[in-house]
Amino acid sequence: MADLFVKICGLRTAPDVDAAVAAGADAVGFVFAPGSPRTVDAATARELAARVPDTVLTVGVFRGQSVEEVRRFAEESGVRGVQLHGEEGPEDFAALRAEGRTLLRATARRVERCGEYGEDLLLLDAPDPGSGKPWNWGSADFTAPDGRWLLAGGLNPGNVREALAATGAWGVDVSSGVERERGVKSPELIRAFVEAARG
Ligand SMILES: O=C(O)c1ccccc1N[C@@H]1O[C@H](COP(=O)(O)O)[C@@H](O)[C@H]1O
Repeated sequence: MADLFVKICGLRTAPDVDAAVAAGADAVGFVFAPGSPRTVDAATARELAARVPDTVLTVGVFRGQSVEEVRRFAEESGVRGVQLHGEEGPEDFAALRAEGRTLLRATARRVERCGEYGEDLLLLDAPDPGSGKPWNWGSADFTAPDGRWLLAGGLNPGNVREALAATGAWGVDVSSGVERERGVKSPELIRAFVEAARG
């Protein structure tokens, strides 16, 4: 794994997945949250995940779904990680821990350190995830949490270096910023993002 952890999210097609893997992504995300232009079903995610080498983490993305639903989608798709964007608490992370998946906790709130809820990775995101809108990560009162955390929300090939310099994030996660139109990924932008992020 390269030093900076890079996750490319919201993949829906085989060329998207192949582009992310070829570009050197450490993780790829499949959105199971309903109502997104990027939502895929478990069978599609299973086919896409089968293209991904073991060195790249496959992640299912959820928002406000029950632990039972998260578990079912994860099992049916075979993803190795789950990313939760809802109001889950430590008990939910503990319940999911048993299956041995990598747990990502996404939040727009201020957090002191990664792992407070039992997550493996923390994701600091915009209040409206997947919107492509940046939040105030560059502001003077932003304080980075301790531990392994990913910055997300409105990143793109043009601003990711500046975002990393401002925050010192351990990794980055992107969806809208590597799309040519909403919900449609661009292999060129995926490549440009990974290159820019790694400098
Ligand atoms: O992408 C979505 O539509 C989505 C839906 C529900 C929960 C999370 C979603 N995406 C996550 O949002 C961030 C980054 O978004 P963006 O780059 O600003 O578009 C990323 O963590 C995605 O996993």
